[in-house]
Amino acid sequence: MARKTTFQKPSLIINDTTLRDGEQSAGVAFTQDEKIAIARQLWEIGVPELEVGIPAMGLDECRRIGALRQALPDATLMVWCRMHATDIRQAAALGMNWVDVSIPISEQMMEHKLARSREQVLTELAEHVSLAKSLGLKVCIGCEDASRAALADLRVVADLALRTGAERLRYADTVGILDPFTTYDRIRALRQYWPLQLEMHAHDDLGLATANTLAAYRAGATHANTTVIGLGERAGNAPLEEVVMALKQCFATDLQIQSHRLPALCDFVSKASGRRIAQQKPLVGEYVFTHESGVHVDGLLKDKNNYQGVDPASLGREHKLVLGKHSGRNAVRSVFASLGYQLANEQIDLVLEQIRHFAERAKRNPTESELRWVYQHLFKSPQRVAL
Ligand SMILES: CC(=O)SCCNC(=O)CCNC(=O)[C@H](O)C(C)(C)COP(=O)(O)OP(=O)(O)OC[C@H]1O[C@@H](n2cnc3c(N)ncnc32)[C@H](O)[C@@H]1OP(=O)(O)O
Ligand SMILES: O=C(O)CCC(=O)C(=O)O
Repeated sequence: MARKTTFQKPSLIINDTTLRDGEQSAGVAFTQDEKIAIARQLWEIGVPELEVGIPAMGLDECRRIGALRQALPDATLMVWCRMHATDIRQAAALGMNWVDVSIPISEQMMEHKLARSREQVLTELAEHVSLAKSLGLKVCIGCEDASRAALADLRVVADLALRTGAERLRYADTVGILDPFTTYDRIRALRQYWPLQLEMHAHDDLGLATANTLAAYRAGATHANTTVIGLGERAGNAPLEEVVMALKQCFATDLQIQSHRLPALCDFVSKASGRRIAQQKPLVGEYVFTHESGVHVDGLLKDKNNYQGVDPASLGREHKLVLGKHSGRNAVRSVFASLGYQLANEQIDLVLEQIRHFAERAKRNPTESELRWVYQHLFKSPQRVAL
């Protein structure tokens, strides 16, 4: 059952960056076909914007981005660019709708990465935004390392953005240090002097990327970056599937994304990236709708709302009830009944004992055929054999 708050706000627009920041995960490299297939699925399930790559990576990557553009002529596509004229011209030549012109904005990165004065860098930024505008591109200024930057410095960039015609600011928690409370305060503060589109780019180093994305939305962000299964630099970005489902569940904000298709998309991206989905990964992990504990299974059997927060059906999934060390009698009765065996109470106790021993030894739940075997050997065989 969705827990609705009184919070009312226009919907958030997802800019999914699986094909840019997601692919920056160490060792991940999508082929052209994979890039197109991922983009197509994202587009088809209703993700409105995609950040699809980095033209500066060279001719091969530009060809992939160009092919993607041709495959999805109506999709809203963005690429990431440095403050380099060649990158921006390339973005326009590739038919992109948006360009993210990135400026490392913290003192740390100005001094120790770009090694140029702030004045110099801001002049360059203004030139490159103007260039992008003259080429017909929409511009998002990517404020890299915004979470370690002074608010006053972000304000200067916001003023520059208004002067030069940039439509959006991206607030990047590049090193993943924010918590939801600070995120809320920072985005709210930025909102006081930036009236246009504001995009949150969260990293998951502390496991807070989804929470920070929600906090940013609540504080006034209009856009958010996500990646499928949370791919991205280091611990990755805010997972698309989590942001979509959490917005629905926590704020009753429906992004009109076909959530029942998310598990298949996650599976596809997992295979293409070579990154396995953890069994307990929220929403798409193999075991997140599987129940073993007696009290929980009993509750679910009586009414699934007893133990259902997220409805698995919204993801095209269903609850699975299994038997194991923590099972109770009602679970044993029900699971065996579903196999066609009606057990008496004393039989249930015998079965439970066997299952507990099995789980301890095997470190897993018994399969259906193993349960049938238990039944046969406990109640149909002349000699009892332990599972
Ligand atoms: C936070 C982020 O995720 S930003 C996106 C980062 N993504 C990637 O790095 C993946 C793809 N990267 C690449 O293929 C390459 O790094 C390229 C093509 C971008 C650049 O390659 P190279 O020219 O060989 O430079 P290299 O990667 O060694 O160093 C980065 C250079 O870009 C500069 N740079 C970094 N950010 C910016 C920026 N926003 N605008 C302009 N220059 C920048 C650095 O200062 C450094 O310049 P320097 O060589 O004068 O010191
Ligand atoms: O420059 C930007 O757009 C932000 C880039 C990014 O991926 C980050 O800072 O984590």
